Amino acid sequence: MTLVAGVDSSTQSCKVVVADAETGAVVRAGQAPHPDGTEADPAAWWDALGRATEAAGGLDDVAAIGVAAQQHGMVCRSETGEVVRPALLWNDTRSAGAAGDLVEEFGGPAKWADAVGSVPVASFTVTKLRWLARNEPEAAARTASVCLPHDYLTWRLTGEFVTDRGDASGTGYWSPATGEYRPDLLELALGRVPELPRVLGPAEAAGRTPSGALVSAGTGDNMGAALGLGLRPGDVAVSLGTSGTVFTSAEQACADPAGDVAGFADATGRFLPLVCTLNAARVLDAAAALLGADHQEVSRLALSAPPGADGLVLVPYLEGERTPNRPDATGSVHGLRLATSTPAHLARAAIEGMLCGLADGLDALLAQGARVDRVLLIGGAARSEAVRRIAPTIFGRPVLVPPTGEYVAEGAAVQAAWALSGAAEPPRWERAGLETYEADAVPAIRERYAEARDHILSR
Ligand SMILES: Nc1ncnc2c1ncn2[C@@H]1O[C@H](COP(=O)(O)OP(=O)(O)O)[C@@H](O)[C@H]1O
Ligand SMILES: O=C(CO)[C@@H](O)[C@H](O)COP(=O)(O)O
Repeated sequence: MTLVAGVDSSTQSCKVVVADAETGAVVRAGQAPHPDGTEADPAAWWDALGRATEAAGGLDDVAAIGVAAQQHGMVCRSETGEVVRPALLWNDTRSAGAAGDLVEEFGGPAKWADAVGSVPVASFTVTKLRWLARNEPEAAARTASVCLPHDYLTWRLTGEFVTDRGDASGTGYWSPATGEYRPDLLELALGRVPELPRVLGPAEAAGRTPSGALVSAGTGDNMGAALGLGLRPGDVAVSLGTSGTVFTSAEQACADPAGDVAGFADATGRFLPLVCTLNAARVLDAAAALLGADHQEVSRLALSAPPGADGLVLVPYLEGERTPNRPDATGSVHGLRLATSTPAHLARAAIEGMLCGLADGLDALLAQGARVDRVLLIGGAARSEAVRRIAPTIFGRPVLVPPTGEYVAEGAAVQAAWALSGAAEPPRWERAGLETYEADAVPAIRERYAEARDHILSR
């Protein structure tokens, strides 16, 4: 049996799966936590990869490896390859002001969407580089090259400085439509153009590990999930990890001047229009902490309250928000009455609030012309029975839940198998066991959420 490995170096942890290259059956898996916070020493990702690999029984018998990782993180390296400062992550909002400045200086949101498929907000690497230039000029001056989290890990594995279309499309200085870097935008942000990783084709290999395993191009974690799910046009994935994301596969590049939809590239040579929120699974972690309960109990409580939680609304901007672009927002609870001051109402409102943010995202995708035949729910919080059962009431359509699995890491393994095979398209591993959750839509929940959404206090 030929084995391939896939890595998901996401915000909260690193996961490794080892799979049969022929069938995709996962034969071993391991994981290790990442440190908390919105900046991170890239060496911590490398350490976690080592520990997750060990937990997965090692990679000595693996023919190829692919690395998918959290998007956008700014990894700055010096002339000698040392990391200049901890990486600013996708959920670090300190560059929100820089984002606003860059949008204005380049001529407005529509010009950005036209140039790079997205209107940069604080998550995008280009805004982090502007923040660095303005706030840490010494670190900026020492920055000889810039790359992303998956590029860093691929470089540690192979010694090659490369990236892929999917992850490059989250920088804000690479165009999915033309497939080229925009050095002018880098210059605008940083004042000069540092070395950038070479952008590999979807099935191209980055290189080999010292022990000889092939390493594929790697990609961003959402692009990895799309590969892992075998996402097709008409499929919309809703991922409930640290971030909430809603995305679909597209044949044409997308450019939303309103900035709600990011016009990313995917890992197959196509495109991945995507909406991202800063607040997903951790909203339920916070609800659990508030209620002194575990996730199972939060789920049980939520299902014991009525749809709409009798008017209790939780606006989940606990980390600020990216879509809508409100980096300084805080979360809020509306509609508290004696009757709604119960753990069950709060648990339900937390789940409904998190899902309403993503339903707004789905609307934004539809407004960009996306087709929705199926909604697939994945990510850590999709393990919650209450989330699965409440989702159709909010999205107004059935929700399909694939068997619990690590779709990002499995997508990275698909990419590894693809690079190994040299085939024209990635392998399609059969996935049995999709569960369908159906419920009547309850439009009043989204209507009340929309009323509450704009009443927020800033930090
Ligand atoms: N049963 C569950 N119900 C709700 N949330 C859960 C459950 N199991 C895990 N989570 C949450 O999912 C998150 C991890 O999801 P994951 O998709 O791995 O995130 P990431 O890829 O961003 O690191 C954690 O915040 C964790 O607490
Ligand atoms: O910024 C985005 C997408 O644009 C996030 O989706 C990150 O890629 C982090 O992903 P998770 O750790 O939540 O999977």
